[in-house]
Amino acid sequence: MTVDTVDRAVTLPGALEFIGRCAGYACVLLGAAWLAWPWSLAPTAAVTLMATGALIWSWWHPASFGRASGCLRGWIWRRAIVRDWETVCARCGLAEIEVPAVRRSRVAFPHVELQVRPALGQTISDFEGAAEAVRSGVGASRVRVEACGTRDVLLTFTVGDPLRLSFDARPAAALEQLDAVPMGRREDGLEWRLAIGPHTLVAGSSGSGKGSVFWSLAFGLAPAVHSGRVQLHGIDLKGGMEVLMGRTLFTTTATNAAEAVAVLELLVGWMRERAQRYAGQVRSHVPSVDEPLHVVMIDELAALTAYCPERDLQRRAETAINLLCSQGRAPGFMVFACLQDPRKEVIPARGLFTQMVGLRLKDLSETSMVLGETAVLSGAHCHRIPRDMPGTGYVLPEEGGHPIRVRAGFASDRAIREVADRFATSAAVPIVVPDPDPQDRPRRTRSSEVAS
Ligand SMILES: Nc1ncnc2c1ncn2[C@@H]1O[C@H](COP(=O)(O)OP(=O)(O)OP(=O)(O)O)[C@@H](O)[C@H]1O
Repeated sequence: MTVDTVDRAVTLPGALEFIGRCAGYACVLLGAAWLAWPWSLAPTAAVTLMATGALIWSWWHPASFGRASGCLRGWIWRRAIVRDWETVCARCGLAEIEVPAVRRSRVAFPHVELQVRPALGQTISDFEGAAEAVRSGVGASRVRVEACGTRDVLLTFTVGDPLRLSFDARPAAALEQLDAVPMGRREDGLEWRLAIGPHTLVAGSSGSGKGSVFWSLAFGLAPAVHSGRVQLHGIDLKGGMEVLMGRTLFTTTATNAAEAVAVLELLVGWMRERAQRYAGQVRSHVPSVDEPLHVVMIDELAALTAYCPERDLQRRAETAINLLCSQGRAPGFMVFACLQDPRKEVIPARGLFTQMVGLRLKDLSETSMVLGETAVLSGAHCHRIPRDMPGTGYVLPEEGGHPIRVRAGFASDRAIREVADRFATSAAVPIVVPDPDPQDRPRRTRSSEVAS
């Protein structure tokens, strides 16, 4: 599904939205035609018509408008960068021998790529050293420096920011394939989709917008929850403030450590039972109403794995999470967890999470812990995400390549309640926490025993 369909799915009835978009296109085209024949009618009227069209278009369909206007903005940026290249090199210490020649330039908004040939005696390290000065000289928000072929250097400038404005999270239209779920937007204008299957860890400081990533996944899976192909299990040890807001989406919920362990151990039991049934019959699970995909959604994982005062519950929770993460994928069990502090002491099983989302993090070392050093060198700068852009982060594409900057939609309390009402699950299972086994209780010694 594309961004277009996500937008259409929720803002307005499809036909109305289509008419609005066509009106926008029509005004822009009419205005352009008008400008091309200025002798026939006043250019002012043409400009006004085009501006009106652009306004209508951006209002009714911001995603496609952003893509179209991005081409124009990228072209303007490329011209400016190439025009100022000599001056920037001279000021940033890259023109001491001679100005590195621009061999090729390309726009893939919001990126502008410059392939340059270093002067004799220059190396890629010179460009890496001057990168920050060149970035600010050009006016880009980020720059990535990498080798291109045997001699050239590729500079990728990020200009403008299509993720700057926040947008609302929306439930997906019915999902045919449950392999990836729409979560929000990518900076290249495409839809951000999270692969379903790999266990996912979302790391972000307090206030970085983990809640919006959490609910974007729940919204994305909501139609499949309603149809019974997916069952969500919500664990929220912050008193249930997040999960209980959308209670009816979840098959089970846990708001304290004992309930969390009960949910996790129940799931481990289901996972083992399913794996035994599949043994020798099925190698990979396909979600269906009879055999749903189970997604365990944990808000603040550290409350379970590091800050839980009851040691026994913490140990059991860790064991269950490790089992689900290491054996759950094939029989259809997925763990999705959010946490603030990504250190190994806090989350010993970090390596079992194979899909990472890095939101705003405290420093470079935290970013490296979450996404890896290579991703940091390729431009994943979670520690530089501004505070006023919650829900923004970096992900590594499954197919490999450079990290992608993404933003999840904002899920208001009202939207969560509406989605939970509309897509309620019919498979709710109450969680009963068993009383502690009497044999596990410390035994009181009878006075007669002492006497003997
Ligand atoms: N995608 C978004 N767009 C705009 N605002 C957002 C978005 N996501 C979150 N916010 C706002 O940012 C603030 C922090 O968000 P949120 O509570 O989700 O952060 P958090 O990472 O879960 O923090 P904590 O770990 O402290 O609970 C909230 O006020 C919320 O309204």
